[in-house]
Amino acid sequence: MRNAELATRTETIERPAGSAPRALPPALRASALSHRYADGRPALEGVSFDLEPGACVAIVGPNGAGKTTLFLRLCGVLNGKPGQASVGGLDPAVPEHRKKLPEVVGVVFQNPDDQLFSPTVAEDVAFGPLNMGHPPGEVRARVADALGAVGLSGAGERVPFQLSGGEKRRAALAGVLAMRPAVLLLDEPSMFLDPRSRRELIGLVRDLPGTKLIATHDLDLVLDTCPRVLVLDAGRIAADGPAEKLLADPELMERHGLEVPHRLR
Ligand SMILES: Nc1ncnc2c1ncn2[C@@H]1O[C@H](COP(=O)(O)OP(=O)(O)OP(=O)(O)O)[C@@H](O)[C@H]1O
Repeated sequence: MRNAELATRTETIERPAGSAPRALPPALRASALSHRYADGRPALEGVSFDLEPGACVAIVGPNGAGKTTLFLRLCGVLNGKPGQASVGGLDPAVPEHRKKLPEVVGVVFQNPDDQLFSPTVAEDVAFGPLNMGHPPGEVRARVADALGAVGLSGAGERVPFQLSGGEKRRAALAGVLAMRPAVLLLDEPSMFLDPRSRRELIGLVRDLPGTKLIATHDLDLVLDTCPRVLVLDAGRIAADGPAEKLLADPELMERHGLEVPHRLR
């Protein structure tokens, strides 16, 4: 990864000498986001939170809490009202903004089969940067960087659907990293990973610049990567605070179908 380039996307606002520091605008804002599916089922109910530029925040909760729905709203796949979102200064509900969103927000969904569709891994990873209009040399550099970052340097010529579950997840992540988005949304990034790959993922997430929102049931991953955690249950934010504090609260965990991780017991 070219960290310096990514970092510039979230850099601080320049201010005139002598003026007071200005608060940075959030990299991501959800304001009273609600969502109902066509069958009337409420999946999000008034979800509001801000992520500061560079923050790494986890979103945890039981199955069906609304984590994936939230991601789909934030990246503009699901449209609708009420509520508003802003990601890297773009509103996913506005068609012109939605077109630019893939350059700003990278989403790695739970199922990598939803994201891998090219004949080879390298072509798949190249798809985003090519679509962004980068010249071939830049695309090749980005593909090599992204495959290296996820530990798949030698797999560029492999056929994506022949990869193992864990390799597919890493290939899908590489495709997103190659676009060097300022905001990353990772849905269950450690699912299917063996212990070594999981440790490598933790290192990668820690090293990645930009703003990260990670939906996961892996509370140890949260402790290793995210200082702040949002607890989502039945489409509502039930708690928002320091991971070490919230995940150590047995009543809170029990109430939302979670368990205090062993290392906090
Ligand atoms: N396409 C859909 N149509 C109708 N209801 C849906 C649809 N997708 C999700 N839901 C419902 O919306 C609610 C939130 O689902 P969502 O997938 O966002 O939860 P989640 O927190 O990601 O769950 P998990 O941890 O199991 O992946 C659930 O009740 C789910 O059944």
